[in-house]
Amino acid sequence: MDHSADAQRTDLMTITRFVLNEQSKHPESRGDFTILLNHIVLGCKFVCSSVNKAGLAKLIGLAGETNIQGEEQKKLDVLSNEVFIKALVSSGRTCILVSEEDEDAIIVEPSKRGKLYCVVFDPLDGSSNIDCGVSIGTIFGIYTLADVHEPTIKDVLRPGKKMVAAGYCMYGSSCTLVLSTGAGVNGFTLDPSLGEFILTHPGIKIPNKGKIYSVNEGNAKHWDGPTTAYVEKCKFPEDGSSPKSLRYIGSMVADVHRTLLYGGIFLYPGDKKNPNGKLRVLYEVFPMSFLVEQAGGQSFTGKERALDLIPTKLHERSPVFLGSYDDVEEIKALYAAEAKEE
Ligand SMILES: O=P(O)(O)OC[C@H]1O[C@](O)(COP(=O)(O)O)[C@@H](O)[C@@H]1O
Ligand SMILES: [Mg+2]
Ligand SMILES: [Mg+2]
Repeated sequence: MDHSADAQRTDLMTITRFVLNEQSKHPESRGDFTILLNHIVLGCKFVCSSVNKAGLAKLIGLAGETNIQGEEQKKLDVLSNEVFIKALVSSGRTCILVSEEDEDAIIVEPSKRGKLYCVVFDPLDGSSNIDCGVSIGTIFGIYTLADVHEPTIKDVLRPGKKMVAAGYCMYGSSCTLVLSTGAGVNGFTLDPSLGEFILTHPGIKIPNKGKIYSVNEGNAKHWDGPTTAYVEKCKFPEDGSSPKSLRYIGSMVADVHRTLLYGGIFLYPGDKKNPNGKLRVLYEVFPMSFLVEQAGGQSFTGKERALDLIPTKLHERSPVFLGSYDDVEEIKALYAAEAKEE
């Protein structure tokens, strides 16, 4: 075992230490981003603790249930939204927030002048899975406020490639926070007894090709030609390779987490009923595409690189195909061939 000082520093590292190390690479930094991230981490710990107790809701009066005193409790997604808004506002470093749960953007009165950030987030992703205890999560993306001006929604209607950081926290068999500040992807697991996120997945790299495809096949009847052809190839490959396995949880956070670690492809295509698919550009497609690209994979909308898309409204949706580089390359070729025929 390597006991050098460097190895020891990376052997056991909290997320706070990790972010401070990143900060020290930017001598001009005054710590505003570090403070913001600490508050996001706080929000994740808070939601994690509520999610862990969700199954006991009826007994002890938690989110989404009427407790034994007959009092209505807030639903977990509403509670998570409130927790994140409070955590982000009290960081003093945010100027505009966009949440899946709020129709309008929240303009925040900053507590100080200085570097401010715009945060887009899905406070609880995969909420249909809450009641059966399946993995759910929080997704976030961060833009800097371009220059000193009063923030407007134009500050968040920017392509995903302009984000400075993105991440998600998965509330699963363990609580895992995956983060990219634009220099690779790192994963941290919460030790609940310590209350600390510890670096457990340094430098996540997505395999170039995977053995899994992940899609809601119940929508197959409405799919377009390229998606249908691609999924057919996954099941009946013509090049002699083994068919891919299908895994679909129905929580984007969990499906993308598995795709990042094991490789393969996650698809939420547009179809005849919903031409733009289901997933929201700002706080689902962009952060996940940012992470996948930072891990060496690709993300595609059926027309273009997902991070190039310029959203025109806050809750816009887009089809998305993301994951291992070579797997996404295949579906890109099918869409390119279709575009040529038209
Ligand atoms: O049930 P479907 O149509 O397969 O959709 C699953 C997708 O919907 C979502 O649950 C949407 O997220 P929310 O729970 O935040 O609305 C994604 O997490 C998931 O990928
Ligand atoms: Mg969601
Ligand atoms: Mg949600």
